[in-house]
Amino acid sequence: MNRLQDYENRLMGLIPPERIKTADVPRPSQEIIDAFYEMEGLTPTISDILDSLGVKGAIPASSLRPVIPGKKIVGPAITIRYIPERITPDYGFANQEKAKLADRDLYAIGKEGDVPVFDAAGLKDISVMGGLSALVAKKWKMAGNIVDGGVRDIDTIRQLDYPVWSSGQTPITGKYRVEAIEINVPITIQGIRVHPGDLIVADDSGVVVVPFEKIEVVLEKTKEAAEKEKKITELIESGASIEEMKKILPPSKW
Ligand SMILES: O=C([O-])CC(=O)C(=O)O
Ligand SMILES: [Mg+2]
Repeated sequence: MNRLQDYENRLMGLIPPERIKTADVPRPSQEIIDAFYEMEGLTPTISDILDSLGVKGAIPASSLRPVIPGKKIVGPAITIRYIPERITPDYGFANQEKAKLADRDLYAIGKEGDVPVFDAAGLKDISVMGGLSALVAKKWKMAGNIVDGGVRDIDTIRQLDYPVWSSGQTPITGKYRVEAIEINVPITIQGIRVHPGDLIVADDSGVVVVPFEKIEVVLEKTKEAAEKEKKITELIESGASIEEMKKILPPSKW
């Protein structure tokens, strides 16, 4: 059910309301989110666990690069899908057409700690968000953005200290070049499927997408793996013998 009236005072009418599929996104508990945040080396460990569960969900940082290195985010996805505009930017500017970027309406239906995820049709040289967008996202307490597309105002995003991962950095606006077609529907980023409510974890190694129904099992396995990794690290640091290390090192590690 769509309960958009709850968000009326924040929606800017950037996208027709019927294209906002839902505002009711499933979300994991804060305890679960906090438990992930407490651990180190998150995306590599979760990537291994997704492999072991037969789930495709990892995207390397070489494809979705952090705008600010050293950031880590964990939170449920809210999604937006873009397609290319038919008109040319010249026509759009000359005729003062309505711009069809709808990032702020996506944040408007988000909750504190959500991760806005953008499917921009692989158009990495065209911006679907910039500094103003990051300012609004930060004000409304989004955790950070994942953009399979271009972003701009890189200096402002860094000054705001708002975490963003993207497939492109560009000065070229998406205004009159792309159109927001749907909000909170399943989308694709770098060939990986994302549903609203899936858990997004991102750090310097990349981005992982944990399907909503697998979040708890992935948390348990991530905790176990982190414990093992800690033991292995201690063993190596204490000068363990090759024989001892051979017993625990990968691929049998997990
Ligand atoms: O027009 C754009 O690409 C978006 C933009 O600059 C901003 O959000 O500040
Ligand atoms: Mg801007």
